[in-house]
Amino acid sequence: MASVRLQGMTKWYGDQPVLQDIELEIADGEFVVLVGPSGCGKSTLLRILAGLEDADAGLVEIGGQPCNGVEPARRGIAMVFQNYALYPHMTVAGNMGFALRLAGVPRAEIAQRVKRAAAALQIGHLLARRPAELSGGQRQRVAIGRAIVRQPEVFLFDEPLSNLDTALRGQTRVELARLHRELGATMLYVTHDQVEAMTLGQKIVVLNGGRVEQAGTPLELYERPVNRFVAGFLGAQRMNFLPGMLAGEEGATTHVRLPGGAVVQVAADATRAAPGAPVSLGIRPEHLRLAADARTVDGGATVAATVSLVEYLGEASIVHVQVDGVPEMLALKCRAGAGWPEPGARVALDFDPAHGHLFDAEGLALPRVLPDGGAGAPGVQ
Ligand SMILES: Nc1ncnc2c1ncn2[C@@H]1O[C@H](COP(=O)(O)OP(=O)(O)OP(=O)(O)O)[C@@H](O)[C@H]1O
Repeated sequence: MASVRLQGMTKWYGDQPVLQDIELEIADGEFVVLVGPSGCGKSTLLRILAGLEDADAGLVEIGGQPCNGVEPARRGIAMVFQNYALYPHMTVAGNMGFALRLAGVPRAEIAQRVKRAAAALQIGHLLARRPAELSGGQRQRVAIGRAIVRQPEVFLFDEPLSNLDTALRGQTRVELARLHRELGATMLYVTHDQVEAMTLGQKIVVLNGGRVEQAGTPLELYERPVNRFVAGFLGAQRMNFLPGMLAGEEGATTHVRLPGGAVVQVAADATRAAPGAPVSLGIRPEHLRLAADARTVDGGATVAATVSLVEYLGEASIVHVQVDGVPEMLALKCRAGAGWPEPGARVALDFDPAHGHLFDAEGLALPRVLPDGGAGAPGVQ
């Protein structure tokens, strides 16, 4: 297996910059997930690594060797796409071994490699079938098997599970994680699925407009997003943002005045911002609570809101509320059994100061002050 390094990688389509000065290091055997909004350049990055496109500037290294200009077949890379085109007239074994046959690998070795990959993917009993006789999930595993038998240095996955239904997706995701452990392979994986990103990635890279916004472990990105974009992008439910104004400090706690006049406390270090400066307060739906004492709603120091909509999800409900003086709706997640209010009800909102995120007017995060250092780092961010 091999490490991957991109240095200053830049790509233009006509006069449109698609990737700008990308710096990325993937360690040997690491599983890196690439996320970002549609059109931010994820597939282009994979295609450049695979040698299907050329970068306009920058260095691409695989296994410590520069590979700009090296043809795709000589890069030791296998790519698995969302639309896995299997040859319909060939069996599963034929499909999996096809590239090896073309490369002149002896028959006995092909059979052995196909058998081993099929066992790892639990499709050993399907080797004699044709693609039309397989389910979508099985076909996708054949496509992954076709990549495995080539024994690549690096696997590139471009939304490989997005055509599968939820159950199959979950199952195949678990299999991919297991496969990664077994093969110890270097993997770069593009997805739009938050659960895949958080569970598969040892490192997540967030791309936006062709630039890397942040790269780090799932926990680092969740606990310490460097800016509003990353904070709002990652997480099963989008982070809520409330406009506010810095209203003083007390030790490691910053006071923020919200529209409607309520002052809330956030465990953040706002020393680099001036008092009175505009900020946005970010709170994830899973950290926003209905205050226990709803009697203080009007006239109290709590954040008053009106319930607009309740979405029942089974194990929890998402309650959408409108905070007085804030046009955007906020979402909060209520566990089943906790009880949730009806649309139209007046409620008070509450959150633990340690779960608040503050962003300055430019959208940059103010350092969080977490008692245990959060994300494994001591003290302030
Ligand atoms: N061959 C091409 N010629 C011109 N522009 C292109 C070409 N391929 C991609 N683009 C543009 O480059 C940008 C990045 O595309 P890319 O496919 O890498 O995005 P992506 O992040 O993978 O998007 P998605 O999540 O929708 O798959 C887009 O604006 C796209 O329109």
